[in-house]
Amino acid sequence: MIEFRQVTKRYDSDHTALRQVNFELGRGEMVFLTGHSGAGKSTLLKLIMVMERPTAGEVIVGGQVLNRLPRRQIPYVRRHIGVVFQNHQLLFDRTVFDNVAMPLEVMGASPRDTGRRVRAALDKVGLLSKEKMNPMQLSGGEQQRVGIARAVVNKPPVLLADEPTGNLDPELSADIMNLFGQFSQVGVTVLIASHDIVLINEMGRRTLALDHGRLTADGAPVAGGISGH
Ligand SMILES: Nc1ncnc2c1ncn2[C@@H]1O[C@H](COP(=O)(O)OP(=O)(O)OP(=O)(O)O)[C@@H](O)[C@H]1O
Repeated sequence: MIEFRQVTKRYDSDHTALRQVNFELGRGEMVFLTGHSGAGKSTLLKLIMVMERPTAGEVIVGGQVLNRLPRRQIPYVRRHIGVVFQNHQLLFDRTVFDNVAMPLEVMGASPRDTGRRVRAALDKVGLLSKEKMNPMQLSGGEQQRVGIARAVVNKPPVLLADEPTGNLDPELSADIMNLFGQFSQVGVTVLIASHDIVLINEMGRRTLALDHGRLTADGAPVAGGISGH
């Protein structure tokens, strides 16, 4: 579903964010992406979202080589990618329902379709009873779940998350991870960038580790590091 072939991203002569990165993620896989601050995690996610283009190599999502994608087609690719951020970027002047409906609004979905899909997404994250509330009235963990409902409302085959549990305590973080696990079980490819080594070890999933832009490990976490294939 996602493939990087010898991908290098250089912002300028002093900043090479990724160096010859290779990996492939299958349909329904849930994978972590880890590494020190500045290792290149956000850059890797931005290449998948076509917010940045590689300097060399190929980024392939859903069989499509993104390097050659004309600019006008970028919105269509983005519709297939749900994104969850640490600070969830909710609008506090809209209800929970309206926040989750935003991607559908952009796509021009009918009100009936929107209602059905927003409620299905809120149901999945356990917030159906709070659709009329303002996100400000919700806890941090609930706000993050609204962000996840918004990311999955149009059923994207790929879900990306950048430090999705950065502000949450361990218990809530585990809840959010279990939610991601449920999406992967129904075929969504989930890639989660995180610093949280304790949580990553607990999950025991495949983990890609970046170090100064190089992919230094790819495998399940083991004591003291991440194993190879
Ligand atoms: N727009 C940009 N212009 C120039 N350099 C950049 C740009 N964005 C990122 N970089 C550089 O690329 C490298 C990787 O940054 P990136 O944000 O991908 O790392 P990260 O692993 O996500 O870090 P963090 O965990 O702190 O968010 C860093 O050296 C950073 O300074």
